[in-house]
Amino acid sequence: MLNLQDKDLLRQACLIDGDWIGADDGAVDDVTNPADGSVIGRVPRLGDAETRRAIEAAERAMPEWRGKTAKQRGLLLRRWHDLMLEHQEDLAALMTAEQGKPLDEARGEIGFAASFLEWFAEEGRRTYGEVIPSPMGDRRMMVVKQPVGVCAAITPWNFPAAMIARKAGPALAAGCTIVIKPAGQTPYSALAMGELAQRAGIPAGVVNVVTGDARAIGGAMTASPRVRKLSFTGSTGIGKLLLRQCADTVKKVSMELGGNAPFIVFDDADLEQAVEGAMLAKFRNAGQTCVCANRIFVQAGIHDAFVERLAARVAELRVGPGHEAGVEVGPLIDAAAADKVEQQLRDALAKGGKLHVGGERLSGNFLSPAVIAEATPEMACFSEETFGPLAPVFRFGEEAEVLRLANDTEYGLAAYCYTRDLGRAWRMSEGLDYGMVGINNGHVSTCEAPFGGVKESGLGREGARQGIEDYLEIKYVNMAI
Ligand SMILES: NC(=O)c1ccc[n+]([C@@H]2O[C@H](COP(=O)([O-])OP(=O)(O)OC[C@H]3O[C@@H](n4cnc5c(N)ncnc54)[C@H](O)[C@@H]3O)[C@@H](O)[C@H]2O)c1
Ligand SMILES: O=C[C@H](O)CS(=O)(=O)O
Repeated sequence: MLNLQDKDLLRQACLIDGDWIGADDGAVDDVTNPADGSVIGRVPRLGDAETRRAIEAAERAMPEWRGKTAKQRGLLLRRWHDLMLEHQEDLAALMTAEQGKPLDEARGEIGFAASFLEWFAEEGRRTYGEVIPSPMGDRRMMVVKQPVGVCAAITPWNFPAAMIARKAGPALAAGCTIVIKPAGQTPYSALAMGELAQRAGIPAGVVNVVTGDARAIGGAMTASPRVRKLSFTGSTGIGKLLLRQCADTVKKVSMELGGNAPFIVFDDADLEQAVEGAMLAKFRNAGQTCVCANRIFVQAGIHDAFVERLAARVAELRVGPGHEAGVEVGPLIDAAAADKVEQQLRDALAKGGKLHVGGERLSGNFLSPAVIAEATPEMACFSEETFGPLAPVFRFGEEAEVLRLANDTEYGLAAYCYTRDLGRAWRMSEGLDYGMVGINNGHVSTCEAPFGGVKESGLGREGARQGIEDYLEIKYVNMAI
């Protein structure tokens, strides 16, 4: 049972125009705990009509919000950041209850989410324009940046707070207002963030949070000409659908989509460093991150030692409900997710893979983290995103071979490479066809860096100085004097 210090953070209503509302027809959806299937609570099942009202509220709030100075908006974002940290324990408890991740990871995500609000509170004050030297004596030419307008955000369940802050932070800093649709599995983190935005003094209508019928809500967001930008984080399939739906109103779009990260270990790598990097890159959030090591490539000379050491470390991982102290791997989000990982495991074994540890379906949505050696490109785990605690290890010979294998995917989000050869580190970071590359480290995400992918892993970047550009329009002014 949830035992929050601040009970008002558990919001079982949607936030539209500063009011907490239910669905017009009173419909609700259960929210369940993936660790035991228990019902945590309910949230409204909103649809097209309510979403249109949220968009209209965001449009009404635009003039006042964009009329504030960047510094004024920044102070309010900073206050929102401060409140998230003040309530970190409650927000983490909510997240672990609805998403399943261990409490320590949930606490970390709240800090990670808040960092985007802090970062963009300042970046909003640096949306510089420019003056262009005029070719005509009686003209002056300048470029200014203005907020794109009403934004819509659709976010996934695996990082229920950070994926919202990574969008709402730059949107609000730029002077935009926003309507947020969280994943149906994890609405409470989003609704609690909405509550804290209100407490921070962010005016009604600037931040709106709607839960319910994803297809209907997304349809209203993408069809409305009032919505000038859609930012989506989720699977590539849904991203493509939303891209098509946005075409009719020519919206700006940001897409943070699926991944299939290669994790490459050369003979000259530091073995312990590579194993610990693989543990972090593979098993964070029970393997349910878009940047998880999906394929682990190990050069022949270090392969057996690496597999033995990795399997030993994986065997030590403590699996259990996220609220229990010491748990390192929680449940998968639902039975379908666990089934998918089991299917990939069975496929790999049927095609010659050798199981070194784990792979048992413990109970419900729990799987024991697994290491499979002798993996091959014919296996499903080579071409499909696993999104679970399964580590397939592929043996390779030469640098050119592993680069070809690593790039043999439609995805291009994150890649990792372990080597102590400086030239090889440069060649791999340049040759890997991915938006982000970790060299001798298994975790690259931070608010100061541009997060995003190439190919079918997405469009645009989130975080860093680049992250606010997608929420701004450039205006060129030519003035006769
Ligand atoms: N690139 C990134 O930053 C990033 C981050 C997290 C997750 N992901 C990807 O997301 C996937 C897992 O998350 P998921 O299962 O929530 O993805 P998903 O695509 O199933 O759902 C993402 C969001 O889209 C909504 N949605 C689903 N169908 C919709 C529709 N027809 N119209 C409008 N909205 C719709 C869902 O309710 C949810 O809010 C993985 O592929 C993972 O790689 C990518
Ligand atoms: O899964 C999606 C997240 O963006 C991963 S990270 O926490 O940003 O590395």
